[in-house]
Amino acid sequence: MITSERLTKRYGDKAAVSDLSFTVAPGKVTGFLGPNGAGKSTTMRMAVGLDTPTSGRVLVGGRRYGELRHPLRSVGALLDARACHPGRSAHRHLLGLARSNGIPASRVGEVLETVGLTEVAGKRVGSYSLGMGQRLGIAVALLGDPEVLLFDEPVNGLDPDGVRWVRELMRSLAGEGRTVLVSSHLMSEMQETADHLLVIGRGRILADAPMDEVIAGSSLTAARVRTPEPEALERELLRRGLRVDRDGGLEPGELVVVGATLREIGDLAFTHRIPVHELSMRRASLEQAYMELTADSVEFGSPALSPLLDTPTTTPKV
Ligand SMILES: Nc1ncnc2c1ncn2[C@@H]1O[C@H](COP(=O)(O)OP(=O)(O)OP(=O)(O)O)[C@@H](O)[C@H]1O
Repeated sequence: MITSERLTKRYGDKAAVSDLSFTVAPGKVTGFLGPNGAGKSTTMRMAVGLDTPTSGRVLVGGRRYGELRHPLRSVGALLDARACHPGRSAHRHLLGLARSNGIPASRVGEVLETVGLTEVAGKRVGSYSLGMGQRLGIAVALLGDPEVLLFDEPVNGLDPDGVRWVRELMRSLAGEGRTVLVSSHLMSEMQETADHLLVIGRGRILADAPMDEVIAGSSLTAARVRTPEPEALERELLRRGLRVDRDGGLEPGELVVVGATLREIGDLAFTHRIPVHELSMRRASLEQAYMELTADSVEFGSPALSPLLDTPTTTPKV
């Protein structure tokens, strides 16, 4: 379990993290999302003692990182995959960490096997590709067989096979009852991986809820109903305080209802003897829900593309 209590970090007059309180529960993958500069890495760095909070605290398994006798055996973290001497081999790097943390040397071979680096374990880390470096960073996190794992953008630089491997690894670590906190900007990947989401923007919490709840909260998640009596159904839905949409490309007799489950709509129609010919849910994607949530918190927004980019000025050569 990770517990953050009113965690705050200021750099000069800039608040990187402001009064963050949350709990990351074991047995689940918790996705840590937020725009660039939102404070995700700073929060993770404070959890593993690489940064000191200005105020508040963050506990791992009920303790501050500095109080842990063998930190790697309690919490493993992939924060910066390049934080490793380039002239050293992966095997030597892991062995050094194992020795200084009271971890048996036999564990080095195990984690190298888990991350698929056994064959290149004797090579200089400086010669590793981006993806191999990520795998080594994950091996370091797993080395102490810890209960709590933090991964800052673990799929960075991985090929599709590697991305799928990371997804399965996160899910199996959570399945073993561990606490897994993982940050990523890849929303479609996160939608496949995480059970719970912690979304922050400008150092503050925007959402702390199960994945399904975050998606259900999007205005783009809505039920579609087809009925021969749309007026009657609309009247009853509005009476319940639900949002009903009847325009915008809908066919006659079609309604879109926001904020209600299919069961509520079906039961309501049944109670009022309104026939329903079709009832289905249109779920927003995590990306759509995320964009709505963070719309006011994006610090480094992307400008609209210049018209030059979509109007070719030269004829492409064939
Ligand atoms: N050492 C530092 N000195 C000064 N400012 C810092 C430092 N580290 C982080 N910041 C600032 O704190 C804010 C939060 O940064 P952080 O790296 O935690 O965000 P993030 O959510 O991890 O972003 P990204 O998705 O881009 O990795 C940013 O405005 C950043 O510039």
